Amino acid sequence: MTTTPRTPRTLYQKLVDSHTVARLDDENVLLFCDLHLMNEYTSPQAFAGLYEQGRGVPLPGQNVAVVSHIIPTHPTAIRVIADAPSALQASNLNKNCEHFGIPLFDTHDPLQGIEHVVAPEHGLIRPGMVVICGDSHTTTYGALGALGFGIGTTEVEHVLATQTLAYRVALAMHIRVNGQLATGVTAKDLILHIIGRIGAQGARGHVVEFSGPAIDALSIEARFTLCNMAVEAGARGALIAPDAAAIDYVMARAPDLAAHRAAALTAWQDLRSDPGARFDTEHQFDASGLAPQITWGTSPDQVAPIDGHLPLLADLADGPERQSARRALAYTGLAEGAPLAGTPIQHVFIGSCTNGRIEDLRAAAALLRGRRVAAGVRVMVVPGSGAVRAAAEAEGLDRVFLDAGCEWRRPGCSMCLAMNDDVLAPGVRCASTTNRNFEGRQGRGAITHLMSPAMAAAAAVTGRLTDARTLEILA
Ligand SMILES: CC(C)[C@H](C(=O)O)[C@@H](O)C(=O)O
Ligand code: SF4
Repeated sequence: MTTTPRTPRTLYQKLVDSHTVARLDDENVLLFCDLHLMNEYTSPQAFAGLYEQGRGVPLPGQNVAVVSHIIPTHPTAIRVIADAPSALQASNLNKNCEHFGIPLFDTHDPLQGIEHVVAPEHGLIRPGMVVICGDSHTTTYGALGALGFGIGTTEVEHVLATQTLAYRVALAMHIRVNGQLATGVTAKDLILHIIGRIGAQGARGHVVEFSGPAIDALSIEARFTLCNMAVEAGARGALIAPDAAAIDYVMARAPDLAAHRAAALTAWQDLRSDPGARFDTEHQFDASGLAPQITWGTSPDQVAPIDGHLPLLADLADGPERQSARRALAYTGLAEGAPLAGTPIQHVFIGSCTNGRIEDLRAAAALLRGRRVAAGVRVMVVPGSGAVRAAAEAEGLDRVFLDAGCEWRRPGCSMCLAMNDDVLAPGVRCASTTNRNFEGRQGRGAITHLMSPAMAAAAAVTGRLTDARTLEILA
């Protein structure tokens, strides 16, 4: 008997195929969603739609909600949401989840945090899943070989009612990263560099698969950082084929899988692009020699190495690129051609779904241990979740931060987008481990420089943008 060889498929194609309930037309499929995550911010209208039409939620256990964005992060144990509209959003989420039987990490839950930090740490994200959420950073889950992406509010309603989504299939991009990152250079630096090179729209319309020796060497938490920020290059998803490290990460957090270990391992083995699979777009990068990266402008692709300079306007293509650089320089108050290192900062924010995990806090603490925050600088450390906060305290990292003069706060999105009361004043310059440096994102008129946790900690102790590799780790 002869069998016809199958056309080689990308990992992305396999994930789409295995979740396609029906083909709608040439470009769109009806996609089954294994897990739908929700927050207080993008779910209210969707629930309102369900009530209006008298619809139910058929698979409530395949939905999970987390209060993420509006929650205060004051160090006090009792978390009262003073802002009335925000308090209403949180209480509505509670009511809606109770009504439809959807599990919720509520305001007072010790495990509450940022949705993208909470979901994987409880084993909810597994290789081969489709995970969606009314939030753009859902691309994070590609780190475990799950297809994650953000959806709009009307789609949230559709998913609640049917656990499916009308989905336009994306193009496939392959980004191979050769070489190895040097000591002190992280996944954050790599993804900032990639975004700087391909542009904030460089992966538009594509789901990106990362591979290569530099990717294989990344920890799972570093892979979360990488996939999380792929959306800042416009990607509709990011994927890394799950390896032994990814499988160990999931197995350690999903005790229910132990009984199905053999079956899971067999199924997950196929979660890789077949040899010869065709990608629509290919890029190659070399990780060796990369320096820590910092953004200088108001878009994540306006980035330079810490030992580099801001661009000269005359060197940029005449047109939108030069115009947006000119506007960014006016907003950030920096001069074209100036060195990045040495720029004074007044605030440091360590947290977010990009860099608010335990490894991030360890990296920041390593530099802050035995040092003091520079005079006049305010440093907020906001763990990504209650579990991260507890783990950090168990290791004594809270003492390191407090002894250095940082604030050790409760979990939430916080100053990543300043939707709670963690807001910067106009003109304040912030070294931030977050993912978006848009105008006004951390407060009207405030200036954001994106960087890794180690780089943010170095800025905290020197009061300036500083190459973290020049500071010794004190015992
Ligand atoms: C509030 C939410 C819709 C938004 C997102 O989709 O990303 C937020 O999380 C952000 O990071 O800007
Ligand atoms: S931490 Fe920032 S990027 Fe992540 S979900 Fe919250 S606001 Fe969005």
